[in-house]
Amino acid sequence: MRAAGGDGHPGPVIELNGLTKRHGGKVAVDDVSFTASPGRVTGFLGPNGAGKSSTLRVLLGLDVPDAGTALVGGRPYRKLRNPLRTVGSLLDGGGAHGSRSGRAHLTWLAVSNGIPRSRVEEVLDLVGLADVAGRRVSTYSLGTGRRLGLAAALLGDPEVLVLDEPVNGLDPEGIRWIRRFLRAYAAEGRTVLLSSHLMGETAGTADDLVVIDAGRVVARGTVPEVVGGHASLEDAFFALTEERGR
Ligand SMILES: Nc1ncnc2c1ncn2[C@@H]1O[C@H](COP(=O)(O)OP(=O)(O)OP(=O)(O)O)[C@@H](O)[C@H]1O
Repeated sequence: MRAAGGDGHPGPVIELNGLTKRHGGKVAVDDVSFTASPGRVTGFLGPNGAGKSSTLRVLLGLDVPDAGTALVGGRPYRKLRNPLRTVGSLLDGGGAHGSRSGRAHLTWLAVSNGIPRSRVEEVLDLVGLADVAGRRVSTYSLGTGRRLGLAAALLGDPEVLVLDEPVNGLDPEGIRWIRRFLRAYAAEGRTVLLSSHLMGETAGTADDLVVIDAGRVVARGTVPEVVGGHASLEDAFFALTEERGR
């Protein structure tokens, strides 16, 4: 893979400032601010219903915020000149049609987004799917399907990856593979933001953490900073949420 930006410059920063999102009358995301930096894996951590997906959907231009901004390299997603070449994303596991082969799915995505077909074989190699790319997606295991989703996110050779719960449900080998992949991606100077409710897994993958609970950021910093004096990230998380009176 080439260095981010193609010229050795670091990839774009993700910057959220005062982001608020309501669903009906309920505040799902409450004044959330954080940055995710190039060359680092940032874990966006919190329990089910904490507001992670709602935040990422606004970041990816799928929802409109009620207040605040979510920028990639200084622009909202919808104003990016070349969104797929800037930000690759994986939400809800991928979403390929089961009767198609993995290769056909990626080819359709590439062609409909003006990406050369030759890139399909490159991303299949990157995620280790070349051998099964001719099989129907309906025959794929969860881990293989997740790799296909990641391959789709990589089609535009993006400088930023945003992944919602990428390791959820995977076996230890699948988790290890994704972890290594994301670490290598960030090591090239790219920006990786992944959400998870799995504290141990995220502590082992991320450089930086943003911990969210009930829509609000309760901690931010490097993994050691957030863990602080606690025995584990899990202990730190429960101490943080109890401090807030839960
Ligand atoms: N489209 C929607 N309409 C109404 N409420 C919603 C909608 N999407 C999310 N919510 C609510 O907003 C809150 C935050 O949900 P969100 O999915 O963002 O959290 P999450 O941290 O991603 O959790 P999970 O991992 O369970 O999806 C929850 O109370 C959820 O029920």
